[in-house]
Amino acid sequence: QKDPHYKDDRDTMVHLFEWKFDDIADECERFLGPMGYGGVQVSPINENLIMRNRPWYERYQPLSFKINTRSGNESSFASMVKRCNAVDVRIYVDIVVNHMSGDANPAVGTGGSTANTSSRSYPAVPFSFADFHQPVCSISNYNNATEVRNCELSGLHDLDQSKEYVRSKIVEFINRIIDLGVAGIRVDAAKHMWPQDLKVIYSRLNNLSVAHGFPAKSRLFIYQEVIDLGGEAIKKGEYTSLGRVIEFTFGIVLGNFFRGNEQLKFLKNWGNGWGLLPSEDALVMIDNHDNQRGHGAGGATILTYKLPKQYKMATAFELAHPYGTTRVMSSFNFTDPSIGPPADKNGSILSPEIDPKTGTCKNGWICEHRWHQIQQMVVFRLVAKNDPINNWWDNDGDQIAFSRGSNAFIALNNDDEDLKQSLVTGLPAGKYCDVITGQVKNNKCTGKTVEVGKNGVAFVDIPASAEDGVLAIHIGRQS
Ligand SMILES: O=C(/C=C/c1ccc(O)c(O)c1)N[C@@H](Cc1ccc(O)cc1)C(=O)NCCCOc1c(-c2ccc(O)c(O)c2)oc2cc(O)cc(O)c2c1=O
Ligand SMILES: [Ca+2]
Repeated sequence: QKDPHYKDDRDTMVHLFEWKFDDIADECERFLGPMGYGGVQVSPINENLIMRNRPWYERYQPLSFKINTRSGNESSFASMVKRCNAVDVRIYVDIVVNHMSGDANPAVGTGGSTANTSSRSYPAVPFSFADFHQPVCSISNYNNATEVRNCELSGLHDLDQSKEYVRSKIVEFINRIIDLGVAGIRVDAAKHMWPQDLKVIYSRLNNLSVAHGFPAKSRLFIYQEVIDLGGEAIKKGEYTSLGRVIEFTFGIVLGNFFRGNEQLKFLKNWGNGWGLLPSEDALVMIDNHDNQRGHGAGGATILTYKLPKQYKMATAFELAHPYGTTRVMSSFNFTDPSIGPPADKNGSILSPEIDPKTGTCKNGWICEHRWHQIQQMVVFRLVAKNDPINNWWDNDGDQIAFSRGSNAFIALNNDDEDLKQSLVTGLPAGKYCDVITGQVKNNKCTGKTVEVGKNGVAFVDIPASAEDGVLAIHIGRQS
Protein backbone atom coordinates (compact mmCIF):
# COMPACT_ATOMS: atom_id res chain seq x y z
CA GLN A 1 0.00 0.00 0.00
CA LYS A 2 0.95 3.64 -0.42
CA ASP A 3 1.46 5.17 3.03
CA PRO A 4 5.12 5.34 4.23
CA HIS A 5 3.98 5.24 7.90
CA TYR A 6 6.01 8.29 8.87
CA LYS A 7 5.52 9.41 12.47
CA ASP A 8 3.28 12.48 12.86
CA ASP A 9 5.44 15.53 11.98
CA ARG A 10 7.98 13.80 9.77
CA ASP A 11 8.43 13.47 6.02
CA THR A 12 10.99 12.37 3.40
CA MET A 13 13.23 9.32 3.36
CA VAL A 14 16.97 9.34 2.68
CA HIS A 15 18.71 6.59 0.70
CA LEU A 16 21.84 5.91 2.76
CA PHE A 17 23.37 4.07 -0.20
CA GLU A 18 25.86 1.37 0.86
CA TRP A 19 25.95 2.51 4.53
CA LYS A 20 26.62 -0.10 7.23
CA PHE A 21 23.77 -0.87 9.62
CA ASP A 22 25.65 0.29 12.73
CA ASP A 23 26.39 3.64 11.04
CA ILE A 24 22.75 4.03 9.95
CA ALA A 25 21.60 3.44 13.53
CA ASP A 26 24.06 6.09 14.76
CA GLU A 27 22.81 8.50 12.05
CA CYS A 28 19.18 7.91 13.08
CA GLU A 29 19.99 8.86 16.68
CA ARG A 30 22.40 11.75 16.11
CA PHE A 31 20.88 13.41 13.01
CA LEU A 32 17.86 11.96 11.19
CA GLY A 33 15.69 11.68 14.32
CA PRO A 34 16.40 15.17 15.68
CA MET A 35 16.16 16.76 12.19
CA GLY A 36 12.76 15.37 11.22
CA TYR A 37 13.60 12.86 8.49
CA GLY A 38 10.86 10.23 8.12
CA GLY A 39 12.95 7.22 7.21
CA VAL A 40 15.94 5.53 5.62
CA GLN A 41 16.18 3.34 2.52
CA VAL A 42 18.96 0.80 3.00
CA SER A 43 20.85 -1.05 0.27
CA PRO A 44 19.92 -4.71 -0.37
CA ILE A 45 20.42 -6.63 2.87
CA ASN A 46 20.43 -10.21 1.56
CA GLU A 47 23.66 -12.02 0.75
CA ASN A 48 25.11 -11.06 -2.62
CA LEU A 49 27.75 -12.37 -4.99
CA ILE A 50 31.28 -11.11 -4.33
CA MET A 51 32.52 -9.62 -7.61
CA ARG A 52 36.06 -8.61 -8.53
CA ASN A 53 36.74 -4.95 -7.56
CA ARG A 54 33.51 -4.92 -5.53
CA PRO A 55 31.36 -2.80 -7.92
CA TRP A 56 28.27 -1.22 -6.30
CA TYR A 57 25.99 -3.39 -8.47
CA GLU A 58 27.26 -6.63 -6.88
CA ARG A 59 24.61 -6.01 -4.22
CA TYR A 60 21.99 -6.53 -6.93
CA GLN A 61 23.19 -10.09 -7.56
CA PRO A 62 21.66 -12.20 -4.75
CA LEU A 63 23.13 -15.50 -3.63
CA SER A 64 20.69 -16.17 -0.76
CA PHE A 65 18.11 -14.53 1.53
CA LYS A 66 20.47 -14.59 4.50
CA ILE A 67 20.78 -11.11 5.97
CA ASN A 68 24.53 -10.85 5.54
CA THR A 69 26.28 -8.24 3.39
CA ARG A 70 29.10 -5.75 3.77
CA SER A 71 26.59 -3.59 5.66
CA GLY A 72 26.26 -6.15 8.40
CA ASN A 73 24.45 -9.32 9.49
CA GLU A 74 20.97 -10.08 10.80
CA SER A 75 21.70 -9.05 14.37
CA SER A 76 23.17 -5.67 13.40
CA PHE A 77 20.23 -5.20 11.01
CA ALA A 78 17.72 -5.98 13.77
CA SER A 79 19.53 -3.64 16.16
CA MET A 80 19.50 -0.81 13.57
CA VAL A 81 15.74 -1.18 12.94
CA LYS A 82 15.06 -1.09 16.67
CA ARG A 83 17.28 1.96 17.26
CA CYS A 84 15.86 3.91 14.31
CA ASN A 85 12.23 3.09 15.16
CA ALA A 86 12.98 4.20 18.73
CA VAL A 87 13.70 7.72 17.42
CA ASP A 88 10.73 7.58 14.99
CA VAL A 89 12.84 7.00 11.87
CA ARG A 90 11.44 4.23 9.66
CA ILE A 91 13.44 1.63 7.72
CA TYR A 92 12.75 0.68 4.07
CA VAL A 93 14.57 -2.28 2.54
CA ASP A 94 15.64 -2.53 -1.11
CA ILE A 95 14.60 -6.07 -2.05
CA VAL A 96 15.96 -7.89 -5.11
CA VAL A 97 13.68 -10.80 -5.94
CA ASN A 98 13.44 -10.68 -9.73
CA HIS A 99 16.69 -12.55 -10.12
CA MET A 100 19.63 -14.21 -8.47
CA SER A 101 23.22 -13.62 -9.64
CA GLY A 102 24.64 -13.83 -13.12
CA ASP A 103 27.14 -16.52 -14.08
CA ALA A 104 30.25 -16.52 -11.92
CA ASN A 105 32.86 -19.15 -11.25
CA PRO A 106 33.49 -19.43 -8.42
CA ALA A 107 30.34 -17.90 -7.00
CA VAL A 108 30.93 -16.96 -3.35
CA GLY A 109 28.60 -14.73 -1.35
CA THR A 110 29.11 -12.02 1.28
CA GLY A 111 27.85 -14.52 3.86
CA GLY A 112 30.14 -17.31 2.69
CA SER A 113 27.53 -19.22 0.70
CA THR A 114 28.44 -20.73 -2.64
CA ALA A 115 26.41 -21.45 -5.76
CA ASN A 116 26.76 -23.26 -9.04
CA THR A 117 25.35 -20.46 -11.19
CA SER A 118 25.47 -22.16 -14.57
CA SER A 119 23.28 -24.99 -13.24
CA ARG A 120 21.12 -22.42 -11.39
CA SER A 121 21.90 -24.10 -8.07
CA TYR A 122 21.73 -21.77 -5.03
CA PRO A 123 21.87 -24.21 -2.10
CA ALA A 124 21.79 -21.48 0.57
CA VAL A 125 18.15 -20.65 -0.31
CA PRO A 126 17.76 -23.37 -1.77
CA PHE A 127 16.87 -22.64 -5.39
CA SER A 128 17.49 -25.01 -8.29
CA PHE A 129 16.96 -25.06 -12.04
CA ALA A 130 13.17 -25.56 -11.82
CA ASP A 131 12.79 -22.27 -9.91
CA PHE A 132 14.02 -20.16 -12.83
CA HIS A 133 12.25 -19.22 -16.05
CA GLN A 134 12.60 -21.80 -18.83
CA PRO A 135 13.76 -21.73 -21.54
CA VAL A 136 16.65 -19.43 -20.64
CA CYS A 137 16.53 -16.32 -22.82
CA SER A 138 17.97 -12.80 -22.69
CA ILE A 139 15.98 -9.57 -22.73
CA SER A 140 16.76 -7.82 -25.96
CA ASN A 141 13.41 -6.36 -27.02
CA TYR A 142 11.81 -4.05 -24.44
CA ASN A 143 8.73 -3.91 -26.66
CA ASN A 144 7.91 -7.50 -25.79
CA ALA A 145 6.34 -7.48 -22.32
CA THR A 146 6.64 -11.26 -21.94
CA GLU A 147 10.35 -11.18 -22.78
CA VAL A 148 10.96 -8.36 -20.28
CA ARG A 149 9.40 -10.48 -17.51
CA ASN A 150 10.46 -14.02 -18.45
CA CYS A 151 13.98 -13.52 -19.81
CA GLU A 152 17.27 -12.61 -18.14
CA LEU A 153 18.07 -8.96 -17.43
CA SER A 154 21.76 -8.34 -18.11
CA GLY A 155 22.51 -12.05 -17.75
CA LEU A 156 21.02 -12.29 -14.26
CA HIS A 157 19.30 -15.60 -13.60
CA ASP A 158 15.56 -14.94 -13.72
CA LEU A 159 13.37 -16.40 -10.96
CA ASP A 160 9.91 -17.68 -11.88
CA GLN A 161 7.57 -15.95 -9.42
CA SER A 162 4.61 -17.91 -10.81
CA LYS A 163 5.98 -21.00 -9.02
CA GLU A 164 4.50 -21.55 -5.55
CA TYR A 165 7.87 -22.55 -4.10
CA VAL A 166 9.59 -19.37 -5.37
CA ARG A 167 6.72 -17.26 -4.00
CA SER A 168 7.03 -18.97 -0.61
CA LYS A 169 10.76 -18.19 -0.33
CA ILE A 170 10.20 -14.53 -1.26
CA VAL A 171 7.25 -14.20 1.16
CA GLU A 172 9.28 -15.88 3.91
CA PHE A 173 12.13 -13.38 3.45
CA ILE A 174 9.90 -10.29 3.45
CA ASN A 175 7.88 -11.53 6.43
CA ARG A 176 11.10 -12.00 8.37
CA ILE A 177 12.09 -8.36 7.91
CA ILE A 178 8.52 -7.20 8.62
CA ASP A 179 8.73 -9.02 11.93
CA LEU A 180 12.03 -7.23 12.61
CA GLY A 181 10.18 -3.88 12.43
CA VAL A 182 10.64 -2.69 8.84
CA ALA A 183 8.05 -0.15 7.52
CA GLY A 184 8.37 -0.76 3.78
CA ILE A 185 10.22 -2.13 0.79
CA ARG A 186 11.64 -0.88 -2.49
CA VAL A 187 10.89 -3.59 -5.08
CA ASP A 188 13.93 -3.62 -7.39
CA ALA A 189 13.34 -4.35 -11.10
CA ALA A 190 9.58 -4.68 -10.57
CA LYS A 191 9.16 -4.05 -14.32
CA HIS A 192 10.73 -7.48 -14.83
CA MET A 193 8.11 -9.28 -12.76
CA TRP A 194 4.45 -9.92 -13.59
CA PRO A 195 2.05 -7.63 -11.66
CA GLN A 196 -0.23 -10.60 -10.97
CA ASP A 197 2.65 -12.52 -9.35
CA LEU A 198 3.61 -9.51 -7.24
CA LYS A 199 -0.03 -9.11 -6.20
CA VAL A 200 -0.11 -12.68 -4.88
CA ILE A 201 3.21 -12.22 -3.07
CA TYR A 202 2.16 -8.92 -1.46
CA SER A 203 -1.16 -10.44 -0.38
CA ARG A 204 0.66 -13.09 1.67
CA LEU A 205 2.72 -10.61 3.70
CA ASN A 206 2.20 -10.09 7.42
CA ASN A 207 0.83 -6.88 8.88
CA LEU A 208 3.49 -4.55 10.24
CA SER A 209 4.80 -5.40 13.67
CA VAL A 210 2.77 -3.98 16.57
CA ALA A 211 5.72 -4.88 18.81
CA HIS A 212 7.76 -2.30 16.86
CA GLY A 213 5.17 0.44 17.33
CA PHE A 214 3.02 0.18 14.21
CA PRO A 215 -0.77 0.46 14.61
CA ALA A 216 -2.54 -2.91 14.31
CA LYS A 217 -3.32 -4.04 10.76
CA SER A 218 -0.77 -1.62 9.23
CA ARG A 219 0.35 -2.83 5.81
CA LEU A 220 3.87 -2.64 4.36
CA PHE A 221 4.69 0.54 2.40
CA ILE A 222 5.53 -0.68 -1.10
CA TYR A 223 7.30 1.37 -3.79
CA GLN A 224 8.27 -0.34 -7.04
CA GLU A 225 11.09 0.35 -9.46
CA VAL A 226 9.42 0.45 -12.88
CA ILE A 227 11.66 2.38 -15.27
CA ASP A 228 9.14 3.64 -17.85
CA LEU A 229 10.23 6.69 -19.81
CA GLY A 230 7.73 5.85 -22.55
CA GLY A 231 8.55 3.89 -25.67
CA GLU A 232 8.47 0.45 -24.01
CA ALA A 233 5.71 -2.17 -23.83
CA ILE A 234 5.52 -2.04 -20.05
CA LYS A 235 3.79 0.93 -18.41
CA LYS A 236 4.30 2.19 -14.84
CA GLY A 237 0.48 2.31 -14.51
CA GLU A 238 0.38 -1.50 -14.54
CA TYR A 239 1.86 -1.49 -11.01
CA THR A 240 0.10 1.42 -9.25
CA SER A 241 -2.75 -0.75 -7.95
CA LEU A 242 -0.15 -2.76 -6.00
CA GLY A 243 1.74 0.13 -4.36
CA ARG A 244 3.58 3.30 -5.29
CA VAL A 245 5.92 3.46 -8.26
CA ILE A 246 9.21 5.37 -8.39
CA GLU A 247 8.54 8.22 -10.84
CA PHE A 248 11.73 8.52 -12.95
CA THR A 249 10.26 11.26 -15.18
CA PHE A 250 10.23 13.63 -12.18
CA GLY A 251 14.02 13.83 -11.79
CA ILE A 252 14.65 13.81 -15.53
CA VAL A 253 12.36 16.78 -16.25
CA LEU A 254 13.44 18.82 -13.21
CA GLY A 255 17.08 18.14 -14.08
CA ASN A 256 16.42 19.68 -17.47
CA PHE A 257 14.72 22.74 -15.93
CA PHE A 258 17.38 23.46 -13.32
CA ARG A 259 20.17 23.01 -15.86
CA GLY A 260 18.55 26.09 -17.44
CA ASN A 261 17.15 24.37 -20.53
CA GLU A 262 13.54 25.33 -19.73
CA GLN A 263 12.11 28.41 -17.98
CA LEU A 264 10.97 27.84 -14.38
CA LYS A 265 7.73 29.76 -15.06
CA PHE A 266 6.43 26.61 -16.81
CA LEU A 267 6.55 24.77 -13.46
CA LYS A 268 3.41 26.66 -12.39
CA ASN A 269 1.28 23.58 -13.11
CA TRP A 270 3.91 20.97 -12.17
CA GLY A 271 2.50 17.66 -10.99
CA ASN A 272 -0.27 15.47 -12.35
CA GLY A 273 -0.06 15.74 -16.08
CA TRP A 274 3.51 16.24 -17.36
CA GLY A 275 3.47 12.48 -18.00
CA LEU A 276 3.72 11.96 -14.24
CA LEU A 277 1.70 9.42 -12.25
CA PRO A 278 -1.01 10.70 -9.91
CA SER A 279 0.71 12.26 -6.89
CA GLU A 280 -0.50 9.61 -4.44
CA ASP A 281 0.99 6.84 -6.62
CA ALA A 282 4.46 8.38 -6.93
CA LEU A 283 7.72 8.27 -5.00
CA VAL A 284 9.96 11.05 -6.29
CA MET A 285 13.68 11.86 -6.34
CA ILE A 286 16.17 14.10 -8.15
CA ASP A 287 18.64 11.25 -8.69
CA ASN A 288 19.15 7.67 -7.56
CA HIS A 289 22.01 5.19 -7.14
CA ASP A 290 21.83 4.12 -10.76
CA ASN A 291 21.00 7.20 -12.81
CA GLN A 292 23.43 9.45 -10.91
CA ARG A 293 26.12 7.45 -12.72
CA GLY A 294 25.01 8.81 -16.02
CA HIS A 295 23.98 5.65 -17.83
CA GLY A 296 20.84 4.83 -15.82
CA ALA A 297 17.36 6.03 -16.72
CA GLY A 298 17.50 9.60 -18.00
CA GLY A 299 21.29 9.78 -17.67
CA ALA A 300 22.31 13.01 -19.30
CA THR A 301 19.93 15.49 -17.63
CA ILE A 302 20.03 13.93 -14.16
CA LEU A 303 21.46 16.33 -11.57
CA THR A 304 23.80 15.00 -8.89
CA TYR A 305 26.01 16.30 -6.07
CA LYS A 306 28.55 17.09 -8.80
CA LEU A 307 26.55 20.21 -9.77
CA PRO A 308 25.85 21.50 -6.24
CA LYS A 309 23.97 24.76 -6.96
CA GLN A 310 21.58 23.24 -9.51
CA TYR A 311 21.23 20.06 -7.42
CA LYS A 312 20.26 21.97 -4.28
CA MET A 313 17.78 24.14 -6.24
CA ALA A 314 16.12 21.11 -7.83
CA THR A 315 16.00 19.36 -4.45
CA ALA A 316 14.52 22.49 -2.85
CA PHE A 317 11.79 22.49 -5.48
CA GLU A 318 11.19 18.74 -5.00
CA LEU A 319 10.80 19.23 -1.25
CA ALA A 320 8.76 22.46 -1.45
CA HIS A 321 6.24 21.07 -3.96
CA PRO A 322 3.39 18.87 -2.68
CA TYR A 323 3.68 16.30 -5.50
CA GLY A 324 4.54 12.72 -4.52
CA THR A 325 6.33 11.33 -1.48
CA THR A 326 9.95 12.44 -1.45
CA ARG A 327 13.30 10.68 -1.26
CA VAL A 328 16.74 12.30 -0.94
CA MET A 329 19.89 10.56 -2.22
CA SER A 330 22.98 10.21 -0.05
CA SER A 331 25.97 9.15 -2.15
CA PHE A 332 29.61 8.25 -1.96
CA ASN A 333 32.12 10.05 -4.17
CA PHE A 334 32.83 8.36 -7.49
CA THR A 335 34.41 8.96 -10.87
CA ASP A 336 34.37 5.40 -12.26
CA PRO A 337 30.60 4.64 -12.59
CA SER A 338 30.98 1.03 -11.38
CA ILE A 339 33.18 1.68 -8.33
CA GLY A 340 31.83 0.54 -4.97
CA PRO A 341 31.70 2.35 -1.59
CA PRO A 342 34.75 3.63 0.30
CA ALA A 343 36.40 0.53 1.81
CA ASP A 344 39.64 -0.53 3.48
CA LYS A 345 42.13 -2.93 1.92
CA ASN A 346 40.16 -5.93 3.22
CA GLY A 347 37.04 -4.67 1.44
CA SER A 348 35.29 -3.54 4.65
CA ILE A 349 33.14 -0.47 4.01
CA LEU A 350 34.40 2.66 5.81
CA SER A 351 32.18 4.39 8.36
CA PRO A 352 31.36 7.97 7.30
CA GLU A 353 33.26 10.59 9.27
CA ILE A 354 31.29 13.74 10.13
CA ASP A 355 33.12 17.06 9.82
CA PRO A 356 32.42 18.79 13.18
CA LYS A 357 32.56 22.28 11.59
CA THR A 358 30.25 21.78 8.59
CA GLY A 359 28.24 18.80 9.81
CA THR A 360 28.74 17.12 6.43
CA CYS A 361 30.80 14.00 5.74
CA LYS A 362 34.34 13.45 4.59
CA ASN A 363 36.43 10.27 3.83
CA GLY A 364 34.61 9.62 0.54
CA TRP A 365 30.96 10.04 1.64
CA ILE A 366 28.95 12.97 0.24
CA CYS A 367 26.04 12.99 2.72
CA GLU A 368 23.78 15.28 0.67
CA HIS A 369 21.15 14.68 3.35
CA ARG A 370 23.35 16.64 5.77
CA TRP A 371 23.89 19.62 3.47
CA HIS A 372 22.36 22.59 5.27
CA GLN A 373 20.13 23.68 2.36
CA ILE A 374 18.76 20.16 1.81
CA GLN A 375 18.27 19.36 5.46
CA GLN A 376 16.42 22.66 6.00
CA MET A 377 14.13 21.95 3.07
CA VAL A 378 13.25 18.58 4.63
CA VAL A 379 11.98 20.61 7.61
CA PHE A 380 10.21 23.05 5.23
CA ARG A 381 8.31 20.10 3.73
CA LEU A 382 7.08 18.78 7.04
CA VAL A 383 6.00 22.29 8.13
CA ALA A 384 4.09 22.64 4.82
CA LYS A 385 2.19 19.39 5.53
CA ASN A 386 -0.46 18.84 2.84
CA ASP A 387 -1.21 22.54 2.37
CA PRO A 388 -1.82 23.62 -1.23
CA ILE A 389 0.34 25.91 -3.34
CA ASN A 390 -0.87 29.48 -3.51
CA ASN A 391 0.46 32.98 -4.23
CA TRP A 392 2.35 31.67 -7.27
CA TRP A 393 4.51 34.40 -8.79
CA ASP A 394 6.97 34.37 -11.66
CA ASN A 395 8.79 36.95 -13.72
CA ASP A 396 7.66 35.28 -16.94
CA GLY A 397 11.13 33.71 -16.97
CA ASP A 398 13.39 31.88 -14.54
CA GLN A 399 12.29 33.46 -11.27
CA ILE A 400 9.42 31.82 -9.37
CA ALA A 401 7.91 31.93 -5.89
CA PHE A 402 5.02 30.29 -4.12
CA SER A 403 3.66 29.57 -0.66
CA ARG A 404 2.31 26.42 0.95
CA GLY A 405 -0.86 27.35 2.76
CA SER A 406 0.10 30.03 5.27
CA ASN A 407 3.00 28.09 6.83
CA ALA A 408 5.83 28.28 4.31
CA PHE A 409 7.11 30.35 1.39
CA ILE A 410 9.89 29.79 -1.16
CA ALA A 411 11.45 31.82 -3.96
CA LEU A 412 13.86 30.47 -6.60
CA ASN A 413 16.07 32.45 -8.97
CA ASN A 414 17.59 30.48 -11.86
CA ASP A 415 17.83 33.65 -13.97
CA ASP A 416 20.98 35.60 -14.79
CA GLU A 417 19.18 38.66 -13.36
CA ASP A 418 18.90 39.43 -9.62
CA LEU A 419 15.52 38.72 -8.05
CA LYS A 420 14.50 41.86 -6.12
CA GLN A 421 10.73 41.89 -5.60
CA SER A 422 8.07 42.59 -3.02
CA LEU A 423 6.09 39.36 -3.02
CA VAL A 424 2.96 38.01 -1.31
CA THR A 425 4.27 35.29 1.03
CA GLY A 426 0.95 34.17 2.53
CA LEU A 427 2.67 34.10 5.96
CA PRO A 428 1.51 35.94 9.08
CA ALA A 429 3.32 39.29 9.66
CA GLY A 430 6.64 39.04 11.48
CA LYS A 431 10.38 38.43 11.20
CA TYR A 432 11.52 35.17 9.56
CA CYS A 433 14.95 33.64 9.10
CA ASP A 434 15.83 32.46 5.60
CA VAL A 435 16.64 28.79 6.20
CA ILE A 436 18.81 28.50 3.07
CA THR A 437 21.43 31.16 3.86
CA GLY A 438 21.27 30.36 7.57
CA GLN A 439 18.93 29.31 10.35
CA VAL A 440 17.38 30.38 13.64
CA LYS A 441 19.97 30.28 16.45
CA ASN A 442 19.26 31.69 19.92
CA ASN A 443 16.27 33.53 18.43
CA LYS A 444 18.47 35.27 15.83
CA CYS A 445 18.95 34.64 12.10
CA THR A 446 22.43 33.45 11.19
CA GLY A 447 21.60 34.21 7.52
CA LYS A 448 19.10 36.59 5.86
CA THR A 449 16.23 38.02 7.88
CA VAL A 450 12.92 38.48 6.03
CA GLU A 451 10.36 40.97 7.32
CA VAL A 452 6.76 40.04 6.41
CA GLY A 453 4.35 43.00 6.65
CA LYS A 454 0.71 43.04 7.78
CA ASN A 455 -0.48 42.28 4.26
CA GLY A 456 1.82 39.23 4.10
CA VAL A 457 4.15 41.01 1.70
CA ALA A 458 7.95 40.76 2.00
CA PHE A 459 10.87 42.10 -0.02
CA VAL A 460 12.71 39.11 -1.52
CA ASP A 461 16.30 39.55 -2.68
CA ILE A 462 18.17 36.67 -4.39
CA PRO A 463 21.19 37.86 -6.41
CA ALA A 464 21.85 35.90 -9.60
CA SER A 465 25.36 35.31 -8.24
CA ALA A 466 24.18 33.94 -4.87
CA GLU A 467 25.71 30.62 -3.78
CA ASP A 468 22.13 29.27 -3.52
CA GLY A 469 19.41 30.61 -5.81
CA VAL A 470 16.78 29.92 -3.17
CA LEU A 471 15.13 31.81 -0.28
CA ALA A 472 12.82 29.84 2.03
CA ILE A 473 10.95 30.85 5.20
CA HIS A 474 8.38 29.08 7.35
CA ILE A 475 6.68 29.24 10.74
CA GLY A 476 8.87 26.44 12.23
CA ARG A 477 8.16 22.93 13.50
CA GLN A 478 5.16 23.08 15.78
CA SER A 479 5.90 20.00 17.93
O1 LIG B 1 24.37 -0.86 -14.52
C1 LIG B 1 24.28 -1.91 -13.92
C2 LIG B 1 23.27 -2.11 -12.85
C3 LIG B 1 22.21 -1.32 -12.91
C4 LIG B 1 21.14 -1.33 -11.90
C5 LIG B 1 21.24 -2.02 -10.69
C6 LIG B 1 20.20 -1.95 -9.78
C7 LIG B 1 19.05 -1.22 -10.06
O2 LIG B 1 18.02 -1.12 -9.18
C8 LIG B 1 18.97 -0.55 -11.30
O3 LIG B 1 17.86 0.16 -11.57
C9 LIG B 1 20.00 -0.60 -12.19
N1 LIG B 1 25.07 -2.98 -14.21
C10 LIG B 1 26.08 -2.82 -15.23
C11 LIG B 1 27.10 -3.95 -15.14
C12 LIG B 1 26.48 -5.28 -15.20
C13 LIG B 1 25.99 -5.90 -14.07
C14 LIG B 1 25.49 -7.18 -14.10
C15 LIG B 1 25.46 -7.83 -15.31
O4 LIG B 1 24.99 -9.12 -15.37
C16 LIG B 1 25.88 -7.20 -16.48
C17 LIG B 1 26.39 -5.92 -16.41
C18 LIG B 1 25.43 -2.79 -16.61
O5 LIG B 1 26.04 -2.31 -17.52
N2 LIG B 1 24.15 -3.29 -16.72
C19 LIG B 1 23.41 -3.30 -17.99
C20 LIG B 1 22.60 -2.00 -18.13
C21 LIG B 1 21.77 -1.73 -16.86
O6 LIG B 1 20.68 -2.70 -16.79
C22 LIG B 1 20.24 -3.10 -15.53
C23 LIG B 1 18.97 -2.73 -15.09
C24 LIG B 1 18.04 -1.95 -15.86
C25 LIG B 1 18.39 -0.75 -16.46
C26 LIG B 1 17.43 -0.02 -17.17
C27 LIG B 1 16.13 -0.51 -17.30
O7 LIG B 1 15.16 0.20 -17.98
C28 LIG B 1 15.79 -1.71 -16.70
O8 LIG B 1 14.50 -2.14 -16.81
C29 LIG B 1 16.72 -2.45 -15.99
O9 LIG B 1 18.48 -3.13 -13.85
C30 LIG B 1 19.23 -3.90 -13.03
C31 LIG B 1 18.68 -4.28 -11.79
C32 LIG B 1 19.44 -5.07 -10.95
O10 LIG B 1 18.91 -5.45 -9.75
C33 LIG B 1 20.71 -5.50 -11.30
C34 LIG B 1 21.27 -5.12 -12.53
O11 LIG B 1 22.51 -5.52 -12.88
C35 LIG B 1 20.51 -4.33 -13.42
C36 LIG B 1 21.04 -3.92 -14.71
O12 LIG B 1 22.20 -4.29 -15.07
CA1 LIG C 1 11.86 -11.58 -14.42
